Amino acid sequence: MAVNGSFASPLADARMSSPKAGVLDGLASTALQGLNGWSVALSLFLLLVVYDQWSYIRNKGSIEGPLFKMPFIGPFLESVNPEFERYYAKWKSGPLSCVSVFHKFVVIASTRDMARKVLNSPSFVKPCVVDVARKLLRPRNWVFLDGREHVDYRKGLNGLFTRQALETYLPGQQEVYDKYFERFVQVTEQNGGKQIPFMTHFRELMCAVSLRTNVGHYIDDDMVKKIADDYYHVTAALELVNFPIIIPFTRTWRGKKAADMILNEFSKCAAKSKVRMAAGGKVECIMDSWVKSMFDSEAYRQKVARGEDAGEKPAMLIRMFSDFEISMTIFTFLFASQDATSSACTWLFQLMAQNPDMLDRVRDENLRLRNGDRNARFTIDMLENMPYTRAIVKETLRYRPPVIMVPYMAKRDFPITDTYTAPKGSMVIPTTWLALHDPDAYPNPDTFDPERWISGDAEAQGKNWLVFGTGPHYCIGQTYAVMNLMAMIGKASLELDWKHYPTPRSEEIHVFATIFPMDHCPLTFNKRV
Ligand code: HEM
Repeated sequence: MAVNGSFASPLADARMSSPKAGVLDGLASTALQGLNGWSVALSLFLLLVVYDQWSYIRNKGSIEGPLFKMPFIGPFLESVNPEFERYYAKWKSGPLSCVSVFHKFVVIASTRDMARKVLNSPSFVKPCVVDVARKLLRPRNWVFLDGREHVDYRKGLNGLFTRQALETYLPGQQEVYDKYFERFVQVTEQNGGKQIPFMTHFRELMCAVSLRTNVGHYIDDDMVKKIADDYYHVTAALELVNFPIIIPFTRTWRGKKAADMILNEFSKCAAKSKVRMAAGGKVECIMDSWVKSMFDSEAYRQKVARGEDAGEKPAMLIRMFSDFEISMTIFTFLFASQDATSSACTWLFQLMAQNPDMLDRVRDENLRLRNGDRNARFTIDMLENMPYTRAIVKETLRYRPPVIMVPYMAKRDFPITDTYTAPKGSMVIPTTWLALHDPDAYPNPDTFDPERWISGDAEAQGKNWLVFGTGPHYCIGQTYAVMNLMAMIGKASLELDWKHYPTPRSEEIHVFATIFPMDHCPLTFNKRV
């Protein structure tokens, strides 16, 4: 046997070598004897667990939430595969409730009034999207600006969503719908006339429409397809709570790679748009519209500087932005719209297939506005005069709101109620579902009833209409989003027949950044004759 074959510590050896040691010495050495590396680590760990629980309970205060949290990670594993029912149970548990995941304390504001309070308190909170979004969109992106800076930047973008601007984007959108509607029919044919889940096809369609609207023809169809495919990784990276660092080959890593690729492409588009707009080209997309107003502003400024008659002052004087700045901002439009519009599009097709009488009314309205010519192109006038199609879109957005949570961050201690203050640094998440399913505002809220927007008083329930948020960060693309969905479903009603194949999971909700039918919407499409 080896001489030093025991695990006795040097301290133990010391005690044995000192038989005359006193009682105190004995006690001290017994205590010290336990102080090997493992026990120090264990004690530290226990201290941290206690601290973690203590700080959770202190932050939780009087609001709803589990009494104890799973040490450190909290319900992280649940948030990897979020279930709608769990979220719903949380919202129903109280107007304010909480969880703590890793280092993040999260306050959930569920009711209409709590959600509105958060969204309308810019001096206490700012949007934080989700943690990883900052890495994907880049920390210097305008959506992370706060206060005056945010207001000023946003003013410069408002011109991109006026009636006049939206009109210039319509031809590009028609072109995309023409192509994809044909493709939907082909997909069904290639599948032997059998149904397949269409959610991913709708996501691609919405991405293609977004890209055409945002960057026109500066990217070709192959790149549209590549971005639509890769964008999936961006969405997948957007879980509510992520691991704090980006680890290679994880979802967040793939999302970041996809985001970098898209930002790079959009920078190239910005350079092309500058060349085309400088040469007096026609505005065809959001990027052109913005670049043109940069040039108009610059021309005005130079004339004023030279003392010349500068003519009419542009509605908004903006500075020149670099290609990458333009790219970052355009990426926010794609980012903000892609998941939300894909969700709305999927539910819209499903709901219309389930309600053929409603679809007939959409078709009649659209045909009438086209004077009976179903191939007539949609125009802005038409889209402004479709009360029934509008009601269908608004009811879809109410019944299945794409954005169910809007994460904000407390910039300082935020007294949400008289009895509860969300601590500085916590995530504060207003939710939209309960406001949009409030039976006082929308009787029989779980029934899809577009009529409430025509003969009912749904339109008067502005306080509950949180589909696009409220306050200084309300959705800048909301008019465009509603109009685009109306244009899509109106055109589809005239050119396509589609059938839904319900499954037991068709009405269940799959949370994937936004919400989708759990079975991803099995459909077949045929050309309408
Ligand atoms: C059905 C489709 C859409 C839904 C449901 C939706 C919903 C929302 C919501 C809930 C917010 C947060 C508002 C808040 O914090 O109060 C938001 C913000 C935003 N949305 Fe949308 N959105 C949609 C489509 C779009 C589209 C098509 C665009 C772009 C063209 C867009 C651009 C934005 C931007 C840039 C913001 C951030 C605004 C800011 O921070 O000032 N959204 N949207």
